[in-house]
Amino acid sequence: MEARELTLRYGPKTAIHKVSLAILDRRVTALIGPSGCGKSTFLRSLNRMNDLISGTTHSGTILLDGMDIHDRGVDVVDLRRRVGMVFQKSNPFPKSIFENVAYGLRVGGMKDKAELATRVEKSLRGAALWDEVKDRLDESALGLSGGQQQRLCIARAMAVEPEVLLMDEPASALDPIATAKIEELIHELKSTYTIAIVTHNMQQAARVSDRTAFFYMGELVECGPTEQIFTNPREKRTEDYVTGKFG
Ligand SMILES: Nc1ncnc2c1ncn2[C@@H]1O[C@H](COP(=O)(O)OP(=O)(O)OP(=O)(O)O)[C@@H](O)[C@H]1O
Repeated sequence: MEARELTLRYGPKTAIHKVSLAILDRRVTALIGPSGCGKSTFLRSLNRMNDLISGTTHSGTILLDGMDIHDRGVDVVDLRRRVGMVFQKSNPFPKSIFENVAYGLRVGGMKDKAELATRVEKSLRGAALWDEVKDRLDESALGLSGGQQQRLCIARAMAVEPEVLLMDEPASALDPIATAKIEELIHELKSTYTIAIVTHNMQQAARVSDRTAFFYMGELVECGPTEQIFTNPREKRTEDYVTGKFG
């Protein structure tokens, strides 16, 4: 995916300004920067979640496999299937574990029970949750721990086989053990998916990502290989941020 000169406004307020950033295929790109700098806005633009907020306008282009995602012919439901999202707070549906993962498949028209079961198992395995839930698939998802619920949401996002996964601070509400599991999972998922992750936690960005993009006051200051951004950034503002001089 690639954003070119993307500007997004909420009413009169510019949240991001002329951001050009490529989210490379089968890599993890971390979006970092102080609160309010536009990380989530940028992330949500990639599958047009900002369309749901009234008064939002944009200029610039976002390409997915060369297609402009704002083209008239683009079906937003299909776009969101191709570009899935996991939020900060896990948001399982008040349904069984199985039905949470099967949901998108059913909406997409899949009816065959065996096929559904296979895809649910594959997604739960992919999200490193299968062993913990395989004997309780019919129980409510709301009975899972916070970390399990977040992995369930990742399984639900994966079930429809997206190409890109957007994660908005997916571990910020979790304890260190559950966070480590999510980070391990991200590491495994990147062989199959293109991932963009917003995180406030710089150690986490350094651990999980291949590339890091530093945002500041709505602008992309710089983006590069994670190691370079953390050890040898080009811009003074990046250095000040990653060394903790401001937050
Ligand atoms: N729905 C909205 N309506 C109006 N302004 C908004 C809305 N969402 C975000 N903003 C504003 O846009 C700017 C960018 O916000 P955004 O949430 O993208 O930043 P962020 O870097 O993700 O922040 P945080 O790290 O605190 O989540 C901020 O000034 C914010 O107040």
